[in-house]
Amino acid sequence: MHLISAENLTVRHGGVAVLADVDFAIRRGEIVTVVGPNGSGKSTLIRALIGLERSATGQVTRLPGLSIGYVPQKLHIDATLPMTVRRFLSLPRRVTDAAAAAALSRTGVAGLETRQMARLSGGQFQRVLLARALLARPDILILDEPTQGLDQPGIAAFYRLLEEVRRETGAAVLLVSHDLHVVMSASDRVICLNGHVCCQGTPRVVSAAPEYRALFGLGTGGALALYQHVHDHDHDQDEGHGHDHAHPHAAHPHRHDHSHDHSQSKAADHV
Ligand SMILES: Nc1ncnc2c1ncn2[C@@H]1O[C@H](COP(=O)(O)OP(=O)(O)OP(=O)(O)O)[C@@H](O)[C@H]1O
Repeated sequence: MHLISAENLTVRHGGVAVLADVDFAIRRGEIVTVVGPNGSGKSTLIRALIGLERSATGQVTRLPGLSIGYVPQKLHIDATLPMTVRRFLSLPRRVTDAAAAAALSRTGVAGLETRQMARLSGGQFQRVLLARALLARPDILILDEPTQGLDQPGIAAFYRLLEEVRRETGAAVLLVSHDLHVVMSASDRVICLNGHVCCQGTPRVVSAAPEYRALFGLGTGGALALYQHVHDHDHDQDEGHGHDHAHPHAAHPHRHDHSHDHSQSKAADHV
């Protein structure tokens, strides 16, 4: 059963279609990432799926009673408005001190309760946003560029946390990201958007798709190599190293177990 789906979704801004004929669906427990160049409609798609953006044509369907934990791309908190982290975590629904402390600890920012939101670092701010989204016990976490402001080990840890949340709660995760290397190692499915769905499928399929390569360049073959590599070994070995390091194995041409790549790429859902 789909948690959220869209059929033939078209969204216009000022008469211009910023999204055209997009079909989309996400199931419980899936991690799906939307990639695409700046201005390609990623945030617009997310907002339309949540119901914050009106569709010109097409239809968005959400499972009745669906609980969504949403982290927007931008959230401006006025520096003149006093707002502690603790208060922020109780918006819009009040949570207990214990639940707030546990959520902060889980996202790696334990003990920040009394700090002012406007004075947090970029990375701390993102982690607090995630903590707040988790407190909603979401069926689906929707995160628009959640790793902005995080350092490289922070980005790797963030994706590990998303996998943990999915494993423990069965929540689906839908995110927008520019961290192509990590996306390829951490998503079940990738959707490549450029006003329309250029291609979608498993990371391996999308990495090989000509549409994806045309948008992101052949260099992103490195993302595929890294994806293949990190799935050859225990993820814990990456602890603290981040995925952006020049990985000794990333450039190895050891594609022995991927001889079926080519046929899979043909199966990519090109539009
Ligand atoms: N409220 C709005 N009014 C007019 N145009 C808008 C509005 N919101 C978005 N757009 C336009 O729609 C297009 C898609 O924007 P969107 O924010 O969805 O892109 P994006 O893929 O998320 O980009 P980025 O990677 O830069 O965050 C852009 O050309 C943007 O200028």
